[in-house]
Amino acid sequence: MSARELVVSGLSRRVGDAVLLHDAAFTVPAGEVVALVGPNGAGKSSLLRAMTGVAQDGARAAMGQSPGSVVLDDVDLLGLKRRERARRMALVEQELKAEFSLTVRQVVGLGRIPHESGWAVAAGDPGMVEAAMARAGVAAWGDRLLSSLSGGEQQRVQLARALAQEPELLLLDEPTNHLDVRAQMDTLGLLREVAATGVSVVAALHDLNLAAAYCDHVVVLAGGRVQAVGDVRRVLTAELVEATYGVGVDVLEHPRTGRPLIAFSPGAAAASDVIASGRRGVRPR
Ligand SMILES: Nc1ncnc2c1ncn2[C@@H]1O[C@H](COP(=O)(O)OP(=O)(O)OP(=O)(O)O)[C@@H](O)[C@H]1O
Repeated sequence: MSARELVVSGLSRRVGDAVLLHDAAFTVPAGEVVALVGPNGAGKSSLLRAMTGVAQDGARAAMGQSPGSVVLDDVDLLGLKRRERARRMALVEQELKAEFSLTVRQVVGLGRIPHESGWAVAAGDPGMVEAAMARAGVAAWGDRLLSSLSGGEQQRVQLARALAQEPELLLLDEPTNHLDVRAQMDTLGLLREVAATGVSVVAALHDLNLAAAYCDHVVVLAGGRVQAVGDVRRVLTAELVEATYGVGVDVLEHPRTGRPLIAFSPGAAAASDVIASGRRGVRPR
């Protein structure tokens, strides 16, 4: 039997004349944490949203377009009905929705909606909600309003909500951007634990060293196109980082883990130099 895979293909996103995502495709092992990296505006959020299928539902129907496919364990998740899809995948977005008047427990309870027969939020399985809060380290804040929490604390609540959803595919858009170093490591450690239970996790990350330390595979995006995919040890080279981000780096080997350690040097290869010399984009894998 072949190893489990997450196979993404044919994902595009267009707003008016602007093409935000060009026919994105990649294959990575299922059941691990995969880093999605790339500069600001590369299309990471667009790709994650396209993977949920939600953004395209209306447009696809109107234009008769294919939504692409996100195949996990031989099932195309984008081919499922919305509710079934919501049981199988969760997206933790950067921006919080209008949930500020809810308590933390209620917000986490929202994750159970796809599993409820009606809309009785969180009534169906309080044990699952409490377990998800404990796992994400937010149990002590259960009765507090979401609005009373700091940005980093709110981010952990969103993760708890996604865990309560019990997805097979967990997508996260910069889950560490408000977090201190310890909380970043806790979050990535938790994601690895979640992946170890068989869940496929794809997380957009800005911190390349965090990606290299916690993820085995990486998808590199630039200009709305997938530029490279593969093992972090093979893909995260100095050349790739330089070409993708326009900064000079040295990529060392971590003395304890053997993983890439990206060392930035102030003053090395400014982005304008790279653009001026025409070295945009990265070499294909
Ligand atoms: N509604 C929209 N209309 C036009 N352009 C958009 C729209 N939404 C996003 N874009 C553009 O699409 C590009 C990709 O945006 P996206 O948010 O996917 O990038 P990102 O890689 O997640 O960026 P960041 O790291 O800054 O969060 C950006 O240039 C952005 O300005």
